[in-house]
Amino acid sequence: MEIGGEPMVRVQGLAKAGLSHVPPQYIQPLPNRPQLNTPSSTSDHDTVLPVIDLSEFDPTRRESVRESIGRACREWGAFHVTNHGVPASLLDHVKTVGLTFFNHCPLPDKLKYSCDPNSFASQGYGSKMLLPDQNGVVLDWRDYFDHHTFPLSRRDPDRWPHFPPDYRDTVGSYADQMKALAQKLLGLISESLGLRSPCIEEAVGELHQNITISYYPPCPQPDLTLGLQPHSDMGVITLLIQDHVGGLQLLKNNHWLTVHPLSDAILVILADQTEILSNGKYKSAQHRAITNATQARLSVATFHDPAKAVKISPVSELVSESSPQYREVLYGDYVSSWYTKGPDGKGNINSLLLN
Ligand SMILES: O=C(O)CCC(=O)C(=O)O
Ligand SMILES: [Fe+2]
Repeated sequence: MEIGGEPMVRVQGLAKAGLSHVPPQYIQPLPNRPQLNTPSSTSDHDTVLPVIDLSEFDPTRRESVRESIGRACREWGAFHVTNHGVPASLLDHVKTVGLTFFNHCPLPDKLKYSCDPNSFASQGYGSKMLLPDQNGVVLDWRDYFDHHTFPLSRRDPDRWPHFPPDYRDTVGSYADQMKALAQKLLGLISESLGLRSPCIEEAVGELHQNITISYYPPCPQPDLTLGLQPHSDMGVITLLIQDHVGGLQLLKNNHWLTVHPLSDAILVILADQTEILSNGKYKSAQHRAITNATQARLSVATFHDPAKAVKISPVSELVSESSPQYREVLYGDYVSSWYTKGPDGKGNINSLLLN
């Protein structure tokens, strides 16, 4: 099948074909290849990603939670949260419906939901993040389904999988819960910067939420490939859950550390617009996904972004302490530029630095 002159390739199909070598477009240049057999430094005490117990936002604990969040944001740009108030059964359920779709929906049915390969960040089933005319980019060993979920005017569950039958309701409920959690976290993150609780959300305006379910099939040459290349997320805040397989890595002090799945926890990842708003006090976390030879892996990333027409610049209270470190950017321009250049580590956000 072809769309826009491009053969429709899904990585799951390549994996099922039982190749012993990955096609050349999936081979990373040497410096980007994961070093899979070096000992992980996660046993080192200083390098364990913080886990913050939100205890359903008990008001008597707010100050200590705020301090822990501030430290995690300064040192990592990412942290796990537990007791976040989202039922564990819903976290399990969204992973189950995602996995059922990828594993059991026949390919021709899946392809009916294909995202438009000629526009970026379009909703639906896809594999290639960048546009077809961007030749020479190395491809990710990943398939995904992207859902537009907020504002509600963007939500059209008819365009989401009809199989399994509870897919659409589950993703809808999950979207609602993730938005509420993101808003609470943005309040705490604002406070941790010494700002009023609504400050970041006021600067961002109405949250635009997208949910990407990523499916990484087993890969015959995991040492040569990446499931997802190094990047920081372009929006404000990402909430991520993953299954038990593992493969997400975070760059910390120039080392890639595996973020081991933590049952029932949600991973919070600061994204680029939060770095700008905080005037660089907090940095967006650079991350990537590696693959493995034996097991498929699933993750669910919920992105919260500004509208395309919103201008983002460091919040004024933080600029009075130190001069602005980033130039103002129209979020829509940031997104187009990101998709033109591709996931370039922290290159996209660093290009806005003033000094
Ligand atoms: O699969 C993962 O764990 C990472 C997904 C991710 O970083 C993304 O979709 O932006
Ligand atoms: Fe990401």
